[in-house]
Amino acid sequence: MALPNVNPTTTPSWKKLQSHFEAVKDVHMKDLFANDADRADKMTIKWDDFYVDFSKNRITEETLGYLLELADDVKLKEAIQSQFSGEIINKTEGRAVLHAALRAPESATFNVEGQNVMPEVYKAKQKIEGFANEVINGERKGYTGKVFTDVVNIGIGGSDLGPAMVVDSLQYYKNHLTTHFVSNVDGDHVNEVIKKLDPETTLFVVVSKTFTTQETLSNANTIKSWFLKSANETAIAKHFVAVSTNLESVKNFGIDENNIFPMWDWVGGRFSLWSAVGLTISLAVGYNNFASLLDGANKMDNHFKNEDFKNNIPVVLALISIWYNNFFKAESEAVIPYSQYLNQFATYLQQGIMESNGKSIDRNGNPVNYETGTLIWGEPGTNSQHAFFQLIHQGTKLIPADFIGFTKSLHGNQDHQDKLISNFLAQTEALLNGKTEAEVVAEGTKEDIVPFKVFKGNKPTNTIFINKLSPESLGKLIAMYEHKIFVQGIIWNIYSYDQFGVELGKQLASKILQEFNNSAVNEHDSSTHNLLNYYRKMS
Ligand SMILES: O=P(O)(O)OC[C@H]1O[C@H](O)[C@H](O)[C@@H](O)[C@@H]1O
Repeated sequence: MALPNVNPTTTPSWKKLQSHFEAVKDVHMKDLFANDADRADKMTIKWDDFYVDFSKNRITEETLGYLLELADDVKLKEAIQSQFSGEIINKTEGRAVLHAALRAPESATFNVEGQNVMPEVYKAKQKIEGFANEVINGERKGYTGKVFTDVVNIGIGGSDLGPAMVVDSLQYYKNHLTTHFVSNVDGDHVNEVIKKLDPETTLFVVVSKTFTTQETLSNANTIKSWFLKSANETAIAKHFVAVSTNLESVKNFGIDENNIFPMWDWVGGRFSLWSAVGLTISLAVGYNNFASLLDGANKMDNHFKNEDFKNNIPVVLALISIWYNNFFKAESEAVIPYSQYLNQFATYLQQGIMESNGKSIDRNGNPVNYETGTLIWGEPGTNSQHAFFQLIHQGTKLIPADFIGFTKSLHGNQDHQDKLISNFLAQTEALLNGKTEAEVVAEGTKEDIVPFKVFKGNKPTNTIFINKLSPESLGKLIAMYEHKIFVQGIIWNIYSYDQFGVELGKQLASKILQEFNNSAVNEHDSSTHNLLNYYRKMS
């Protein structure tokens, strides 16, 4: 069974949403709150340690009703079923999409082309666990018999962003190993990292699903050459491991067969941190914490799969986002975590969201005639309040925002935590209510300054309040966004699991690279031609 194939704009619910939008587009949320004392209660989902309040949105119960109808009209339920049952829903690449299998219990069954993948998944997990334990407890040593002190993850895109974000987010749970991430082909990146390393005590994890990625192979080769200045070839087996689906190329690179951790083509790169791509996570925080991260994601998977859509966190968040994207024509969404630990969270989500749903061809192969894919951006509060919040509050653009906060702080400094959370709550309140002209005048503001101090408010936010940042709650949070991506891709009738858009630039870069060393320059537009020659002259 293929994914359902419905142009959302042709559905009855879309038409209802369109006329409903005309009726409610100028309604102020302040009035919605004033007219319904139970609004916040009605528009909050409490699930496990998550408290998700979506009442500060420009929606009514009627809006939600139509959005839920839309989910039915595009056959979301069937689509979820197709995904979890291992169907080839990534049709353009001919693959199943089963990152959920990576965090399911061993007793679960996930079939890919009739074969249950769980035995392989658990075999890989055992290998990760054994290896991580040995490195952490010092049983596994470097070529001069010293224990490992540093781990370098060499990868890019999905082979970097997930592990990097999780390791940074869970630094409270970290052990003695120092972790580094090398991703950019910019040689200054790898050299700045190398500068800090001792080859005798450093473990290198080369992560590349395809093992063809230019950046990763260049960085891995540079590191290998640097390493071989101090060690001989046989030492490579002790210091280099790889995570990949491409066993041949890994072996050709010189990595010992026993040091290869598997990956599968039914796991997309940007959804792969749950696999051996998360090896660096296991090394940094220990396997048990990695397993808790996976458990959290599995709980969210079950919530997503089983909960009624109206109480289903990823579904509701996805529908609200569609409402802004397709009816209000909001172009972007902000994700503002009130936790410094989640510093890299928005950057991580950018790949997941924009690489998945940045598509303009529908599942029939035709151009879409509606907006898809949201731009995603954000930084932790409170820092961002002192940076870009001005535009969210008083600019001309509508920017729906997710506010993510934790009721407990990890280090337990209540004074800081209270200040942090007072800002977390105050911002969504300010964005909702704004400040009227009368209020500004009543503050004694000089008449000619009054207009500048008025806030229209009516700026939408979701508040995602979680008890505590733990491996498990982080797993739930990441999986929540993964499912939101899926739901939106289904509604937009696009394929969310390919990424052909990144190919063209790669191809042209390899062509240009050859021209740097070659006197014959191919035909280019005049701008590219001039720039290329300028570089050849100046470099
Ligand atoms: O893991 P790799 O095969 O090295 O791929 C790394 C990354 O590069 C590609 O260009 C894709 O756009 C990403 O989705 C992928 O995560």
